[in-house]
Amino acid sequence: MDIISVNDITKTYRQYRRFPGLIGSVRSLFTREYIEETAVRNLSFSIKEGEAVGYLGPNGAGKSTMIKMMTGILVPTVGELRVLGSVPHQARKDNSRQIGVVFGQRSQLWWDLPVKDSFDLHKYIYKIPPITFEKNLEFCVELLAIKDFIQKPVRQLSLGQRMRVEIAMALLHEPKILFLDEPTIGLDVIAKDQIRQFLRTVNRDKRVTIVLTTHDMKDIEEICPRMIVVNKGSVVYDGSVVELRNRLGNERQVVIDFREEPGLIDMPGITLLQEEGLRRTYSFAKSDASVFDLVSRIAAKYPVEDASIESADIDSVIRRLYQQLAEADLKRQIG
Ligand SMILES: Nc1ncnc2c1ncn2[C@@H]1O[C@H](COP(=O)(O)OP(=O)(O)OP(=O)(O)O)[C@@H](O)[C@H]1O
Repeated sequence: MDIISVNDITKTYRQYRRFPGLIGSVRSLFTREYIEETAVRNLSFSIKEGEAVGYLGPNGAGKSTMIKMMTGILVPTVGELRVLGSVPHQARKDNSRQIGVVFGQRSQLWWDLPVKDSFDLHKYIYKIPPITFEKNLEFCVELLAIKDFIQKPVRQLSLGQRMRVEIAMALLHEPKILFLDEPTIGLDVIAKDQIRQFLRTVNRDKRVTIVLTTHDMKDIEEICPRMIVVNKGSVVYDGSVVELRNRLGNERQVVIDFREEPGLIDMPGITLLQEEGLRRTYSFAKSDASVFDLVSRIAAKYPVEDASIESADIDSVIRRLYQQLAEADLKRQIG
């Protein structure tokens, strides 16, 4: 069953045009000119109950705008959007009981209150039955290791601790869908891991549908079997990380340790990525040359000590996708 269905949605922001300078400010008051910006353009996709979907795209691609529409904060300009069978902005109150929202850059907690008081207020506002509340609280406190700071005021928490609390709070009322906008932004590796593991458990064991935006491909690899990539408000990829890697990841990296300084290596089809002492990392397209052929050609001409071959990591796959999109844009503008 589709729990979210987005059908040809467009969102245009309309702003007053501001003229520069002091005279411009006065002019802005009397001349009401609008500038329109389309953040989401004819977008369609659907998400089934129990899925975990990563929603990504370059800066300004319209991700936050889409999350805000799905959570009922913003109203689409055109198109049909349904979340749990209702139109989100019309059923905001009912929907809010069935969805959980975490914005990495904005807190939903009571800054001066101890964490536990924020949880209790949430219980009161959402009218969570005591047994449900206690059960969910125990689950989150245990798996997110919140116990040590549950009596501390929120403002004293580290970013990693605060994010764990934000996620716990978003789940206390047992939502069917959890929306997360950049949940791991600014966190260290351990905190990121903890959150990723927890979200995987919540999705797998509690069957909570997850939609998350991120710039960190590891989040996608570890939490979301499916990813939707948007660019300039439109879907440019919808599928699995594995499929995308197969589509774009025909690039390999070869790391070569030289016995002595090799100088400039002139070999068609390879690109120098990194230089670190006597170690060089090159990329090459798998289709252009066989790995062994390439390494043996280099070893025949240069003093090679050791060599290893790696698949392109998912970050470089995404970088290539974004590069292709930027190049296609440029061509469109020129043509
Ligand atoms: N309230 C607003 N008023 C006017 N324009 C806006 C508003 N919010 C967003 N935009 C514009 O809409 C476009 C999409 O913004 P949005 O924040 O949805 O992108 P994003 O994909 O979440 O970006 P990022 O990865 O940088 O967070 C941007 O060009 C942005 O400037």
